Amino acid sequence: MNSMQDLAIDFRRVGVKAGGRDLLLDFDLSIDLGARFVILGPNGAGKTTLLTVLSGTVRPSSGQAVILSELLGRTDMRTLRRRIGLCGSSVIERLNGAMTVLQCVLSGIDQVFSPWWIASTAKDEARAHELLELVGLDPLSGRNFSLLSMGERQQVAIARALVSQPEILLLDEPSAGLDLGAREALVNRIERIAHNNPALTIGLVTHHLEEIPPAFDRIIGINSARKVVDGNKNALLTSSVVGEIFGIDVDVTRIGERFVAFARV
Ligand SMILES: Nc1ncnc2c1ncn2[C@@H]1O[C@H](COP(=O)(O)OP(=O)(O)OP(=O)(O)O)[C@@H](O)[C@H]1O
Repeated sequence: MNSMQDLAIDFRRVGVKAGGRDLLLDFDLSIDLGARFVILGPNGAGKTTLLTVLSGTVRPSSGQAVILSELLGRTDMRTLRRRIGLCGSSVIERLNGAMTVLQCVLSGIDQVFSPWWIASTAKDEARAHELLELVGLDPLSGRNFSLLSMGERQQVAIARALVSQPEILLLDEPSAGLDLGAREALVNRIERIAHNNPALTIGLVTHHLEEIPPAFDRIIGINSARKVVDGNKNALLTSSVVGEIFGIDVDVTRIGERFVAFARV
C-alpha cells in the first residue's frame, strides 16, 4: 500500500456534474509519482472532463480529489496548476497567435495565453530555447505562432507544458491532426521525455492505441463517465477489453511494443 506522499493523484468517488448530467461518476483513481498512464475511451466518454480535474482546472462536484498531496477545494488552485503541465488543443486554441514561438513557450511559466502577461528571466529564456531544441523547433523561435503547422503547434505546446518543470505532465490527444510521420515523431519524442524524466508523472489521453508510446504501461479505460478498466497495458490491450471500453467489436494486434486496433465488420 502506498502512502499519500508516493501518490501523484488520489481520487475517491470523484464526480463532475454539468447541465444536469454526470460527466464523471464515482471515479476512483490512484496514480503513483513517476507513473505513465493512458486514459483511453470513445468520444464523449469523459476523458477531457477527467483531465480538467487532473490538471486542477475544474473542482469536482462530489468526492475527494487529491493531486500532489493537495486536496482540491482546500488548496490554492493557481499554485497547484504551476506544478502541472497541460498540453492539448484546448491550450493551443487559447494561445494568442501573434506571440512568437519563444513567447508561447514562456507563457507556460505562469500559464497565461497572451504576451503582455509574460514575465520571464534570462534563465527562463535559456530553458525555453533548450525545450524548443528538444522538440526540434528552436530555429522557429522568432516566428509567429499563427504561422505554424498543426504538428509544429503541438510540439510548441509540449515545450510550453514542460517549461515550468512540472511534476505532472498531461497530454490531451497530442497527435490530433498530425500526419503519419509527424505522429510517429511525436510518439518517439514523448517516449524520450518519459525516459529522460524518470520522476515525471505523465498522463496521455487518446482514442487510438497506435499513439501509445511504449513507456506508458497503465491503461485507464473510460466509457459513459465511468472507469471501466484500470490496469497493466499488456493485460488490458486485448480485443475483448478494448471492445468493452469502446462498446464495439474490435481486433487488437500487438506489433513489437506498439498496438493497433480495427473494428470488426
Ligand atoms: N458543460 C457541459 N455541460 C453539459 N455536458 C457537457 C459539458 N461539457 C461536456 N459535456 C458532455 O460530457 C460528455 C463528456 O465530455 P468530454 O469532453 O469529457 O468527453 P471526451 O471523452 O473527452 O470526448 P472526445 O473524445 O470526443 O473529446 C460529452 O457527452 C459532452 O457533450
